Amino acid sequence: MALYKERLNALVVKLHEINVLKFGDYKMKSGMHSPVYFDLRIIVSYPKVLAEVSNLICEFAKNSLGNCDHVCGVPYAALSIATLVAVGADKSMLIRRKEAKDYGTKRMVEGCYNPGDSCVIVEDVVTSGLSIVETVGDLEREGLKVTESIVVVDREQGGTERLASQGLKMRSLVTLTEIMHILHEAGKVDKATVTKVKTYLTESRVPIPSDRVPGSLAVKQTTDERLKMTFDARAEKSTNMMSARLLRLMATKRTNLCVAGDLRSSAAVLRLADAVGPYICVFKTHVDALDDFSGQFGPQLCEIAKTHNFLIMEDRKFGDIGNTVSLQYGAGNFSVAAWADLVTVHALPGPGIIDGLVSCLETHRAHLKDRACFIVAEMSCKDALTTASYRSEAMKLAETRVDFVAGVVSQSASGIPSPGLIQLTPGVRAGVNGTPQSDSDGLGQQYNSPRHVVLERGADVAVVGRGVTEAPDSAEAAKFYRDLLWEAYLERVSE
Ligand SMILES: O=C(O)c1cc(=O)[nH]c(=O)n1[C@@H]1O[C@H](COP(=O)(O)O)[C@@H](O)[C@H]1O
Repeated sequence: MALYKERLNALVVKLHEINVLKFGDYKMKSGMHSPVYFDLRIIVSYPKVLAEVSNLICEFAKNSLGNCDHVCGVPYAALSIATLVAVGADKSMLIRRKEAKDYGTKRMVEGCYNPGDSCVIVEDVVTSGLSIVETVGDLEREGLKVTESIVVVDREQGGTERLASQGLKMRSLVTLTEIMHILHEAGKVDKATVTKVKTYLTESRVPIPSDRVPGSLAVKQTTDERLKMTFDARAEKSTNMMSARLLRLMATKRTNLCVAGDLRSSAAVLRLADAVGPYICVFKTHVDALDDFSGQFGPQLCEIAKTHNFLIMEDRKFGDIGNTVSLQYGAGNFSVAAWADLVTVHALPGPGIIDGLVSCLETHRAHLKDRACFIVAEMSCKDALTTASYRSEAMKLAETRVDFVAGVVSQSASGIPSPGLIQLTPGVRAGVNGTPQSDSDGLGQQYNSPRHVVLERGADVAVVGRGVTEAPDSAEAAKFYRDLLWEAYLERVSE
């Protein structure tokens, strides 16, 4: 049998011959023009070529494929390749849908799998890396761990750097530069074409924001470092005063539990806060869900918070332009800025939303150093639109606005840029033995166990709502969750 390298060279020549690989003037998905284009969709019409691409992937990625549970293909071009790779490697296959179905299961990932299973992604061509980032996001939301992405062609236009910057491993069978070299050696393209492609590559590199380069190692190290550090040590590294205060409070009070007091009456919420107070670091409210909110609510909750030493988070999820959120935060019936230590904020409007909140606080000078927000980077509910790329932009916003951002609401650990930022993870519920009682609530919420969110998903603070509010004894339930979560945290930092 010919050597791998010879087979790869022959394959590249064949791909050129059957017009998978074309030279000319092509408009790309990004709108940019390119002198070279790959159309791997047509290889389904060439069974021998399809088989050879898949065989070479199986050989090239033998170890990763051998050690994973599933191979995931992405529509359309890579599906046929991934199918043969899965068969060749004797692994089960998953398909990441392009869009969720609006009927039936509504799943983004088709196939049989269990949370925690590992998976190798197979793609045809990588340009900016965004499609792979999104695929990883969808797989991770299903609880799958992506160990590596294998692509046929790397166009060398920033994909490797983008993926590396998010701690994702990617390897390609062949790069565009190698392809040009092979084709030139085989007398299939002239020097002028090689030069044209080379110039194009130099000029068209998809820019990666400077904060993400050199990439993976920086981010991965931050993640690993954060997960291994104690809350006390992280408080020292924190440049946000409220994040430092919360981290110290957690360390002193020995709790990483936040209870969500999602009830309809003010008296019930206040009673709950008083009952769970000894076991929590944060009490979270949705005051716009109260039937009887009055100006007394904030000061009364603050008194209880002082007695039991916890912080108050109003989960308002601000999401408008700076001027509007500035009004919503400081004024109106709720006057949130007057009593809530922390608020949640969507990243969608960009930095203007933080400016709006800060400008509101500047008119309440006394509160400025005692207030902060958590940016909602990723949501717990099924089919949430917080894709991996949205999440990474939200992280960037968090990192650049540590003046007012104490943490992020996120379902996973990767890419949180600094150990000072606190990861708040909702969607936590446990049965009597600590494993999830049910993995959903029928309205899209997705639940994980306390241990899982701390040890596998990187939660610093875990949010439990109905797990406590629907328990016969809320204080007992809070103690139960506090113990499980704190134990998992101790295990995490001692590993
Ligand atoms: O920002 C949040 O707290 C939040 C974000 C998210 O992605 N998912 C999520 O469930 N939440 C909140 O966390 C709480 C979860 O409540 P339970 O599902 O009853 O535990 C609710 O108050 C939600 O509003």
